[in-house]
Amino acid sequence: MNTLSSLLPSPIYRAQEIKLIEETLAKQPTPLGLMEKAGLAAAEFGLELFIDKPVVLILVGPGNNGGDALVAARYLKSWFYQVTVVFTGNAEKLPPDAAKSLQSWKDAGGTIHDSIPDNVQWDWVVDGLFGIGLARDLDKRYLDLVKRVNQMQLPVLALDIPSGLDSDSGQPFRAAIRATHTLTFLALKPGLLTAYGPDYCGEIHLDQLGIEPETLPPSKGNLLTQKQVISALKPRPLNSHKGMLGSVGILGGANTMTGAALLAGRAALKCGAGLVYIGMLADSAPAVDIQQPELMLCAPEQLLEIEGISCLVAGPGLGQSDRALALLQNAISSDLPLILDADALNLIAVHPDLASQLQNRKSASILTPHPAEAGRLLGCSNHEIQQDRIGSALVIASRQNSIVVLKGAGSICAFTDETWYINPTGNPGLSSAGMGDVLSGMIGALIAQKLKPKQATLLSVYLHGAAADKLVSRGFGPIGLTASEVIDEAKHLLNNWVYGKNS
Ligand SMILES: NC(=O)C1=CN([C@@H]2O[C@H](COP(=O)(O)OP(=O)(O)OC[C@H]3O[C@@H](n4cnc5c(N)ncnc54)[C@H](OP(=O)(O)O)[C@@H]3O)[C@@H](O)[C@H]2O)[C@@H](O)CC1
Ligand SMILES: [K+]
Repeated sequence: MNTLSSLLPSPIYRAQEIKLIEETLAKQPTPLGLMEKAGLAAAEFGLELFIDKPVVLILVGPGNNGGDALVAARYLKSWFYQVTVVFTGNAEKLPPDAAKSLQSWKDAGGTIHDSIPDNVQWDWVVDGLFGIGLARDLDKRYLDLVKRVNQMQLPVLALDIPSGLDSDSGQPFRAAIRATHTLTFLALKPGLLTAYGPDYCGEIHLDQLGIEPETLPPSKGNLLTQKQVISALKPRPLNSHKGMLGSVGILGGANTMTGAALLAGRAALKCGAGLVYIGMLADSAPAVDIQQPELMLCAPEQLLEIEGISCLVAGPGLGQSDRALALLQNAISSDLPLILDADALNLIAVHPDLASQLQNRKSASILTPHPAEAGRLLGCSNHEIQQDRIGSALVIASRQNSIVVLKGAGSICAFTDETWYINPTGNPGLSSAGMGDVLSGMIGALIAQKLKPKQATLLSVYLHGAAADKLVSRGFGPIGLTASEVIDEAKHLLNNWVYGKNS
């Protein structure tokens, strides 16, 4: 069994793909069927977590997730746990494996309750109501069970996925079990990792049920891991000079939003770009950043004329004026790698000519929308984006011929070859002003330092979240975490990853 943080680059499959894998595996003769393995793994994990908590409530649903729970119940009973099994479904309609598990439970002397008994104090709960087969809103019977468990405020071990959560989207079907631990089987599912998934799953553990990961079919989706993202980093040659480290140009900073461009610039500088230029649109734009005088400030039109810029970031505090539009047009028609955020995305959403210009770019474009910006790009609501974060990011990537980072819990990085990644780092401290500006500056810095656009994007997304996590672990958030703090911590982490220094 692996915890999420210990996983190597790990495939993520949607429910339909998991079902196909299960069907293939079911045809292969093994001494112990998958459900027996899943139930045993759950019972063993329960034993590890709750060895001194003998009274357990086990909720059994109408499908194979319920079958897993019945197997776990049988093992836990044999290890002298006091087990109460609640099954409100129709035994006649159980799928064959789950029906067998029910019979084995009864053969072992187990009994079934059709509702949660009153006046019993349980130590912990096993949630085996629904797994990847849930595809519609919970009806009242199950809704009541879920709410009742959530009110108990006990440790809850969810099997495969917390019941009520959509395993593809991470959205609850009206309600979902709030688990403290989720033991997922065979492989990761996106719903555990994005949208509301992290809120409902608690600690995520994976049990591959003895199936070697190499034997699973190739997946388009993967979990982003530190090992993978830092493989792109190398120490600098000793004979290093700033020209080798590239230069980033930032377009933005209209009236009242100069800070956004400065944050992007500082992030680019502190993530290692050799030179950083900022072209600000504000009427009374500062001539120098007093706190960071290394940044070179100029008029935005002048920025686009500078020779030798390696990479452009357009959007932080750009605004939507005619001047902003003209500058964005010029940026898109340049042949430089281009990161687009915030108002650059909003302008593209309302100017189809810009969108088609973007589609036809020869060099890399990286779009970093939050769900509302993604909704504007696709002409739909924020809610619709959140219902299918992966699908939405992939559609934008394909339509705009771009790399897309759909921000929010479990950020999605989507590519035009239809591959996608979910980022596990980050926390609610990142929901504050300027964090997006910092991310765009980081990507710019890494592209300027010659990382491939894909590597630069994946590394930046992971680093941005990891820096926030590190700060929170030291008590600097999530409340009041600032974008400036994230920049400094990201610098420390990058140095640590490249040079192995504890900073
Ligand atoms: N297959 C295997 O080899 C292995 C599977 N494994 C385990 O099986 C899980 C998947 O099992 P599953 O496909 O049976 O789906 P599951 O999540 O139990 O629920 C489906 C049931 O719920 C019902 N239902 C749906 N919505 C409902 C609603 N709103 N309100 C009420 N009922 C509703 C639905 O009814 P129907 O829609 O058919 O009317 C159906 O009866 C997987 O997550 C893993 O835990 C592991 O053991 C490894 C081996
Ligand atoms: K479950």
